[in-house]
This record gives sequence, structure tokens and C-alpha cells, in this order.
Amino acid sequence: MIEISQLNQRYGGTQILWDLDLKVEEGSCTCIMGRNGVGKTTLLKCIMGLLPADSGEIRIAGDNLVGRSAEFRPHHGIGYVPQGRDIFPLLTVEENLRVGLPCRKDKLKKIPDRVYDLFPVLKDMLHRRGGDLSGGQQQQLAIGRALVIEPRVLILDEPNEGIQPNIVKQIGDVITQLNREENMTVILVEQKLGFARRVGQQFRLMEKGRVVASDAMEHLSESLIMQHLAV
Ligand SMILES: Nc1ncnc2c1ncn2[C@@H]1O[C@H](COP(=O)(O)OP(=O)(O)OP(=O)(O)O)[C@@H](O)[C@H]1O
Repeated sequence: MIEISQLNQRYGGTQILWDLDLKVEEGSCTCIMGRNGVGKTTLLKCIMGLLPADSGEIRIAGDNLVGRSAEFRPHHGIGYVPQGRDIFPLLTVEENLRVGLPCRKDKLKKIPDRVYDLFPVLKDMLHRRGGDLSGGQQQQLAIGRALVIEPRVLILDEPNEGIQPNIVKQIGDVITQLNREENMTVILVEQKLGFARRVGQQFRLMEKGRVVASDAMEHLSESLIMQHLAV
């Protein structure tokens, strides 16, 4: 169980997250949705320790992450795929993947085969520089890199932004497989309604730095969409 309570965050004088409460069940795939600028990425960055929270708690399996370093997250089994992918452009695909290895408890020296099973293209392109991959391939690399630690929680920020439909489908299939077959908890910021409905079991709607609606995906009604997502 991931439980965030009374989370506040500000950039300088501008408060972005306001007493935000959020619960995510272990083993679920939960989509965080909302219009541009409501604070979705800021929330994920706070969870990952990339932005400091002003106050509040972020508990994963009981441990409060607030005040702990960003490095603690991967050691604690939390994988992250940032918005915009953040691939190291001058490192090869293999070097990008290896970045996660030191965070594994077992100090494995080799990339787990599972990463290549899920994204065979990465094996074909092992020695190519990250910056030379297409956008879709870079996204697969970003997800593969997060999976190197074999996380129990995978957090993805708009993994389909600017990606062509066949890769979007593949990414959706991988997320569903990890979630349903391997019981990985997935938190996904997603703007595309069709994709959210396909892979998500739960939704959380954000408005002005707060979660304003939470339910099972089948209860994401037209009126909620009009109220919180339509532009
Ligand atoms: N580094 C920053 N300094 C100041 N304000 C920021 C910074 N980063 C984001 N903001 C502001 O915080 C607010 C929330 O941004 P955030 O990126 O979290 O929203 P979002 O819901 O993820 O939006 P989008 O769907 O467009 O990605 C926005 O008003 C944004 O302008």
C-alpha cells in the first residue's frame, strides 16, 4: 500500500500541492489524471525525492519516504520512468541500462534477461548511443532501465507522449503484463483516456494540486471527464 497524506509542495512562493491525499493499493495499476499544470509531475517528483516536500507523508509499505534521499527509492524497490525519458544520450543502450545495477540488493553484474524479453529491440541496439534511438525506442529504454532493479513499484510519467501507436500498444502490453502477471504496483500519469482505460484498474483525478476523485476505472464517468479532464 502507498499512502500519501497531507502533502504540500511549493516552488519558491508558489504552492503546487495542497494537503494532497492519495492511496494506491499494492498490486494495482493506478492512473493519475488531470489537466495540464495540476501538479501530476510535481507529485511524482516528490514521491521520487527529486523535489523536497514542505510537509506531509509518503508511505510505501509503512516507511515514510519524506526526508530520505532520491537514491533511497531504487534501493527500496521503486522504479521511475520520468517525463521526457531522460536517456543519457552519449551512453550506449547497455550503459544506460547498467545505471540501475548498483541499486540492486543482490549486486547482479548483468542486465536481467527479462528486460530484453520485454523489449527485444534493446538487445538488438545494445551498442548504439541512447541519443541515436528513435523516440519510441528511447521510451522502451527508459522503461527497461527502470526495470533493471526489478522494482515492486513502477512509476511512469506520461510514457506515451509523442510515441507512435504500435509502440504505445507494446508499452501498454508490457505494463499490463508486469502488473497482472508479476503483481507489480504501477502508478501511471496518463493523459490519453483510451490508454488509461485499457491498462488502469483505478483512477485518481487531480485538480489544483489535490486529488479530487478516486475510484475504480470502470467508474470514470462522462461527467467526471467533463469536469476534470475535458479542455
Ligand atoms: N521548476 C519549477 N518552478 C516553478 N514552477 C514550476 C516548476 N515546475 C513546474 N512548475 C509549475 O507547477 C505547476 C504544476 O506543474 P506539473 O508539471 O507538476 O503539472 P502536470 O499536471 O504534470 O502538467 P502536465 O500535464 O502539463 O505535465 C505548473 O503550474 C507549473 O508551471
